[in-house]
Amino acid sequence: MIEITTRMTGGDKFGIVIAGHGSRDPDAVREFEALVELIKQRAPHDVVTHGYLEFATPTIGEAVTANLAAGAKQVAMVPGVLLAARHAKNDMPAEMQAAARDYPEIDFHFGAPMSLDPKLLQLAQERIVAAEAQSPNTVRRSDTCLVVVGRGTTDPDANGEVAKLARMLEEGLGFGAAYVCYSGTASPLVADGLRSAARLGYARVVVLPFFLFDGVLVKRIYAAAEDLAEREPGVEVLKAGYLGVHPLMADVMIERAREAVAGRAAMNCSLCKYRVQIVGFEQQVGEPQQAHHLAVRALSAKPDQPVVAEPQYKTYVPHPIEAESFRIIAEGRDWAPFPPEQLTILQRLVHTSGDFDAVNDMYFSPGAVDSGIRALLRCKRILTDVTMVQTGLKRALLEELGIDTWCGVHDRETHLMSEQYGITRSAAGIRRGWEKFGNDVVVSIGDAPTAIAEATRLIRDHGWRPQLVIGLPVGFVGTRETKEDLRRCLQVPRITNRGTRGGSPWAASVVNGLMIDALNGLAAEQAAVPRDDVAG
Ligand SMILES: C[C@@]1(CC(=O)O)c2cc3[nH]c(cc4nc(cc5[nH]c(cc(n2)[C@H]1CCC(=O)O)[C@@](C)(CC(=O)O)[C@@H]5CCC(=O)O)C(CC(=O)O)=C4CCC(=O)O)c(CCC(=O)O)c3CC(=O)O
Ligand SMILES: [Co+2]
Repeated sequence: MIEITTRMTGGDKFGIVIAGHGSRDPDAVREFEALVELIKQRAPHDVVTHGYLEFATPTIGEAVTANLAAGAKQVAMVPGVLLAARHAKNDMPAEMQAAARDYPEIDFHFGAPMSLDPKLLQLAQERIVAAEAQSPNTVRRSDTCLVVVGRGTTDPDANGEVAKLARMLEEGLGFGAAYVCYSGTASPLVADGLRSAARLGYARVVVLPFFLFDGVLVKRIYAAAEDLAEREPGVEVLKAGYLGVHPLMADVMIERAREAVAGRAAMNCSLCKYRVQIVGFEQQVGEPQQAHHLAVRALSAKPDQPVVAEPQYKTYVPHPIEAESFRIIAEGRDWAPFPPEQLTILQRLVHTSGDFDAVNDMYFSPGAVDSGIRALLRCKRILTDVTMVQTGLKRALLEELGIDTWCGVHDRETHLMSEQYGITRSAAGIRRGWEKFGNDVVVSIGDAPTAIAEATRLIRDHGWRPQLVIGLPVGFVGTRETKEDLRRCLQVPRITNRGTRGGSPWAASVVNGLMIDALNGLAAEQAAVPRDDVAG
């Protein structure tokens, strides 16, 4: 083996920090450590340490500290994951940024994830041939369907790479077909994918998990393969090994460290959803780089922590000026005629409009408030007609409750639809929301009567059943009529009003009121449960 050394800056010690994913499964951690050992053997002049993003210890921060303690002056952090998705694009760089702030005198570099390296194709080939050799039967490749199982993420570029790998193995090894599925997050999921692959009519199915190590997910994949074998006795199902501990893997990681220092960390940025608008993911361009794994960092080292980190909800505390407004509003008129569950929303509408009479025209279908609260907590998604409504939602509440918002009005596909169908962009945005989210959504419309008209059309003609429709546009053209029509749309819970008053801040206020009641409800529930039960 030719050994490449990396003494880039005159004699300074070079450090490699392998940033692993981590698992609750001790088998996964053992294997990862075996790979780190292999890397140490194959890069004997470098300081190699490792840490984990989630569950296991040491943490990535501890891996950096250990590396520097051993004398490294220049450090390459290499993500120990296969593809560039959330962990390699957000979480691990965030860890490195934190280290770089702690140690300003050290030169840090971030490496690319492994990606579809020729060496990994070779390793996949080895795993496939070994699986085939386990079988007493001789089946031609052309009678075999390869099923590649990827992890699955919300990043279409990473999911797409799994499909590319499957295609390359199909062509390179001569399989009759290749089928792709994912262990979670992306579809098709493993069970559905295996069922579909078995239906293609091939004599044999080879299941290849595109995973680095054993773990919770790999074990689930093999269990699904065994289920398939039982259900489909006519098809031979073979389980190929995951990539696992192997010199080829160690060499790819070392290569990634070298490239990072040389400034050639070859990330495939041309299809990166955070950098350029990718069809269907336009709104994620420039999204802030935020780590989201902090709740499970080093979890296994904290045995007295609950297995699932329980969020602690606190009652909504308004800003003192807001509190003073609401005191005045509460005393400013007789609220006794209104049902108590509507008061948070009604008083917020008075606050938004500056008008005590704003609430006289309001209409709530029976149980609408309760449906809205339950839907926000369960579906955690709000669809709006315009970005003004989205902007009016209280950010802290959205974050605390983990609720996502979506507004398609400025998306390219919305524009294309509006041109092709001859409808407004707001209406097209609602139609896309229906396609994307189905019934698991709360709809809040504050600007466009045409958006209400589209929503009621989808409800009546296409069986759409969003959990709640809030319709409160302002204006004189079609506004009154569409709101009247929404009021009569008995199929769904709804909150609207009579007349011309309303607007985006109104539609946002109703949702804010629901979120405040939802949060206060959770806080009250938690306060009623003794702490011991939560920590279990
Ligand atoms: C079992 C579980 C942990 C648990 O709860 O115990 C677990 C385990 C593991 N994940 C691994 C790898 C990756 N996980 C992701 C992504 C996500 N993984 C998430 C959840 C869970 N992951 C739990 C299962 C929940 C369920 O039932 O579905 C999400 C939802 C939340 C989050 O992680 O924060 C997030 C959604 C994506 C998103 O939002 O986009 C990516 C992609 C990326 O970077 O985004 C990669 C890199 C793939 C690559 O290498 O390319 C490995 C190492 C595998 C290996 O050896 O290769 C293990 C270890 C093991 O299997 O034990
Ligand atoms: Co993860």
